[in-house]
Amino acid sequence: MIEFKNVSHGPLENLSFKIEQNDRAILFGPSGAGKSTMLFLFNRLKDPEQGEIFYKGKPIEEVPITTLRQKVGLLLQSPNLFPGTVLDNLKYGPSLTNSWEPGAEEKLLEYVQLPLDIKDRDVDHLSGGQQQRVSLARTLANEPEVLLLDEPTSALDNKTAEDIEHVLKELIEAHNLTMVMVTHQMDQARRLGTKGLFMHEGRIQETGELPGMLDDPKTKELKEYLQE
Ligand SMILES: Nc1ncnc2c1ncn2[C@@H]1O[C@H](COP(=O)(O)OP(=O)(O)OP(=O)(O)O)[C@@H](O)[C@H]1O
Repeated sequence: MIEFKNVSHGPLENLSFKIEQNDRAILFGPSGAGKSTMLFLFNRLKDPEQGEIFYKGKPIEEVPITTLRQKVGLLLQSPNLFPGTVLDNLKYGPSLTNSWEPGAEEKLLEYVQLPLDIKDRDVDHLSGGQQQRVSLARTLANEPEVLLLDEPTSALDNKTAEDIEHVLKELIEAHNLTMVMVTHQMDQARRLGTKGLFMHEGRIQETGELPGMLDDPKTKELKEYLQE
């Protein structure tokens, strides 16, 4: 589905790997390893300095950027909503391609387990957990094929993080989404991931199935990381 061929950018050195359809890939590794940089290459928030990225077999830069950002949705650590109501935020992406269907908010809010009457509330007046759910619903409004998640629960308290993780898991399973998630929490990686990419100093040091690779690490670097 997405292929990196000899990609370098900033801290990343010569990365080559594939994310297949329905993979639930977890990018993990020490701080500064290049995980966020790598995630941002998937939807062209960054472009390779060297090498090539393919989306469904096509050079990624040939996919119109609006289409790419709809099909490859991104959810960040902290909600980044626009000023306005929940509904304004949900409509934003689809409106760019005239694909918003009136009433679509009902399903979207249901997906993220928020009550429908929240749609007219100002997003500034919502709790952090509610805002993160709205951010997720806004990403889903674009009907993404791939979901990029950059530590989506790390800014939330334990209970809220657990709820959002549960919502994510259900959505990914129900919609057969392909997922690429950065997380520092190995228990979360075990619960959500099927494939692990362990990053170390800008390289993919080790890959494998999850949770297996966490129980049987091969490289010294991964062993050390898991002991920290
Ligand atoms: N284009 C660039 N050129 C040089 N350095 C860069 C470039 N882009 C990012 N970096 C640096 O590379 C390092 C890794 O960044 P990145 O945020 O991708 O790591 P990370 O693994 O996500 O870390 P964390 O877990 O702390 O979020 C950072 O120190 C960043 O400043």
